Amino acid sequence: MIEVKSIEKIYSGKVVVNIPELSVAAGEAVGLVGNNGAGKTTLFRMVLDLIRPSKGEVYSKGINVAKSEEWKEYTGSHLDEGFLIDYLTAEEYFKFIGDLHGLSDGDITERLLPFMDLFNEEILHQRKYIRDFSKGNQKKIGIAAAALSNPELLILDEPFANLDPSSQIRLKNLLRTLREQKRMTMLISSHDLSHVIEVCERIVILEKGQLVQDMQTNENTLKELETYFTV
Ligand SMILES: Nc1ncnc2c1ncn2[C@@H]1O[C@H](COP(=O)(O)OP(=O)(O)OP(=O)(O)O)[C@@H](O)[C@H]1O
Repeated sequence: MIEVKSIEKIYSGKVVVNIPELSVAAGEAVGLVGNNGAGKTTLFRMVLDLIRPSKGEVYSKGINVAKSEEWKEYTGSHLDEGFLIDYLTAEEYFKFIGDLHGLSDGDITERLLPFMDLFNEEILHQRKYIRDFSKGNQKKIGIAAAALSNPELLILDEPFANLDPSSQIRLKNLLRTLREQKRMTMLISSHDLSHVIEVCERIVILEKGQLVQDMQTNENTLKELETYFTV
């Protein structure tokens, strides 16, 4: 589904991402972990063609994302609140995203149903603009909008950040369901090691822009990651 080939991103002469090769198969859920500044967001931005690599390419279903629009049809993403439109209500934003994908109002309502627990009656029918929601609730709106089109590929940057504990658990279960029922391919970065290993079958560790470990999750993964990150 995704192939990263010899990519490098350089800012002010400093290499912030340098990944010779990374492949993500269709249906695979990959968690990206790494300390602050490791390059996770920069990698996602290159996968989504929001920034161009200094060197190398990213391919989605075999097509260079920088040279095609096709991947936008089957890719949903939420990296940060910059993806939202502040002067819309949550309903208006879902309609805006739904229209892009040719969804009817009925489709949108139906596809938001699995999010109702996560929304906790604080998102819909609030008569307020996205800019006036809390950071956590803005994140919930962004994640739901990213998943609205039932994308084949879902890319989320730190989806658990800013969420309260109940919401984190609800989101974790929701992502697992999306993965299992829709066979969504997922790329998820997170500082929450326990949640990310419960959602993802594979964990990639980035350190100073380099891919230093690539492992399948099993019952020992949390311990291994905690040991890795204990300095
Ligand atoms: N636009 C930019 N200009 C200059 N340097 C940048 C820019 N964007 C990112 N960087 C640098 O690239 C490096 C990787 O940043 P990035 O945000 O990708 O890391 P991250 O792993 O997502 O970190 P965090 O966990 O803190 O969100 C950092 O050193 C950062 O300062």
